[in-house]
Amino acid sequence: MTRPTQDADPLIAIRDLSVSFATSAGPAEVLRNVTLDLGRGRIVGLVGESGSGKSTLASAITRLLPANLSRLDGGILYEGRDLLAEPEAAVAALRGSRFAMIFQDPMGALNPVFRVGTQLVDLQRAKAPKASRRDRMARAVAMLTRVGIPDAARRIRDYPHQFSGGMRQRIMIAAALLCEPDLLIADEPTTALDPTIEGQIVALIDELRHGFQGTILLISHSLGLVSHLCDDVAVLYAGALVERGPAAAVLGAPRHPYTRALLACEIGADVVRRATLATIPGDAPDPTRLPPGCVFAPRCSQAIDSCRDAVPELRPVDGDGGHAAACLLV
Ligand SMILES: Nc1ncnc2c1ncn2[C@@H]1O[C@H](COP(=O)(O)OP(=O)(O)OP(=O)(O)O)[C@@H](O)[C@H]1O
Repeated sequence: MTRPTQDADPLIAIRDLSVSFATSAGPAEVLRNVTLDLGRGRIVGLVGESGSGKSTLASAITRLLPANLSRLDGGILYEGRDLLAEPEAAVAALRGSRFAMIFQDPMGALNPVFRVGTQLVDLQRAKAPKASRRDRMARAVAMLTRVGIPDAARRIRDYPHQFSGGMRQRIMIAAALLCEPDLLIADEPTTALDPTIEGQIVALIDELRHGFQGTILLISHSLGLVSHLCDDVAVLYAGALVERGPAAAVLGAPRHPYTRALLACEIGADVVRRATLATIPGDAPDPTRLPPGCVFAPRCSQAIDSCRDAVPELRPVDGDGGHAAACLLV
């Protein structure tokens, strides 16, 4: 049985979400029965290996799913509405006003042919339809200054390609904050940056979170980043949520063998400075041919026969603290 909501009134309540895509090898089951709350004002880290379904979860919330979608079941509740049942135009309106996104590659999100200022002025239309262009420009300059763009009043007239990768990511963060969104989705926001710049962007997100009222969904490979920034953590493995709860509990006392293995990789990587990156033996399953029972069982050193019989449900592991794991052995 799935735990009741962690927060009595979460901003977003994902319920039993399943997503499949049509492929030449048959349906790829990319998310299966995912139930997760994104609490108001919280930073929720979504972690898991490449291909575990993190970006697909973000795309389902914003309904930006690819054309070969073949199954979309469950619900994503936001302010009493099920986003999966809303007309496309209604969700598109939310994307422009209530939900904002920051991606790994900011160049992909900024339009190369318009000056940064023009783009930052335009995107405020939904939030401040009556504000003058001059006022919107002033807000944009103030926000660029806040995210650390030097000489913002002048640089706002530049085009995106005139900024470095780190500066472009700062511009994307400014763009997102100008919308004052309820939900900010940051999908691997620092992955494309070199380590020094990455550190600066992490410090910036850390600093800005205090003035930001909304919820942040932070998608990342890096458990270090997630433990530094997040209040809650959700761990995905091959499309299934295997563990979730407060970051301190999930990362401090992980209960699922997969979360433990992920943490061991990260600690190993730190210790040897990535010279010999620790890995989890075996590969994640092909989403068109998922194993029966627990999807992690084929790679789990602790698996017993019954792990292969039925899919384990997320069960509370700490009473009412919100920490839950999907493992028969817990
Ligand atoms: N349009 C699609 N058609 C078929 N399979 C897809 C499609 N989009 C994604 N997938 C598959 O779905 C799975 C989940 O992909 P997704 O991008 O959500 O994972 P991810 O955890 O975000 O990975 P990464 O960290 O590499 O970005 C992968 O196996 C991927 O190959």
